[in-house]
Amino acid sequence: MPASLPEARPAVRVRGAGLAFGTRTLWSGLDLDVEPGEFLAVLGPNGSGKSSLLKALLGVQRLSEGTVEIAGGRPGGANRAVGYIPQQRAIDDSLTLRGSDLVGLGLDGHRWGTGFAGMRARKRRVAEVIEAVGGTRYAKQAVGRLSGGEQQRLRVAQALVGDPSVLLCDEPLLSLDIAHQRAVSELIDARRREAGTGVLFVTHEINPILQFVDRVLYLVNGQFRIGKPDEVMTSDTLSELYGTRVEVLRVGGQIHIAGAQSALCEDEPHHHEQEAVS
Ligand SMILES: Nc1ncnc2c1ncn2[C@@H]1O[C@H](COP(=O)(O)OP(=O)(O)OP(=O)(O)O)[C@@H](O)[C@H]1O
Repeated sequence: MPASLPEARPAVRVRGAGLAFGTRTLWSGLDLDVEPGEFLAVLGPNGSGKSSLLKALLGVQRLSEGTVEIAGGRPGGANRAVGYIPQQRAIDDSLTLRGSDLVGLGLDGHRWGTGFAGMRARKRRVAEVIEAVGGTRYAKQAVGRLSGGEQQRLRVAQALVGDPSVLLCDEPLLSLDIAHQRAVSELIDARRREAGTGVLFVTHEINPILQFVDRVLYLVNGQFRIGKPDEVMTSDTLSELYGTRVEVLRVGGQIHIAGAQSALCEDEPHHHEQEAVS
């Protein structure tokens, strides 16, 4: 974490939070502070409620119990202090929107003012952040024609352009090759180091970001553990969470988990027919 933090308030504060759909509880009793500049990995099997946690922080998913605070306020609304990288969906290749326009969509209109000066300032900011993600070469091209990795860099730029104090990332490395995985995670790491942005990073795979992670929130079957990777990613802790013997192996600086998949009846389909109860 950076030595001098821009503010003392946590980037994210979660108190007694729970989320249930019908009789199924995804998680409950969740207390969590993410500090400015902290990098928190949110891990867990399919359907454990990782994306739903981000949605609760965005204010698009109502909690069943408890409260969340993000960037010093309530979630939702036009809170531009929050950057969001949604789960990657392929952009239709007929989309003719230019990369720079996609990034510009992340800007808060009134903060930059109207008129020519405002427009110039917006353009400068967009160009600056595109440069920071290494996207200048293709920013004028139609987004639909860009590669998955190029599109993902622009999505990161879109999330950063509003200068967020919290960054919510939902599987941002999905379907990227190793070089792009590294590039995108380094961009996110640089942001939190340079600007003190708190990062919540949902992922299935900790290894590509292991070197950046301060703490882990691991969700399984309504249970969770929070702690440093060395505390949470152990055979004993994960066996307890999964309710069966799971072996965590450390090989060449990477973490491999054996047995976790077979411990879960993961053939259940994901249902969306019920709304949150509150
Ligand atoms: N609005 C809703 N109504 C009912 N069930 C829902 C709703 N939203 C999510 N769910 C269910 O809650 C569970 C958790 O979903 P969520 O997307 O948060 O999981 P996840 O951990 O991000 O999973 P994955 O790793 O597969 O992306 C899933 O079983 C999903 O079907």
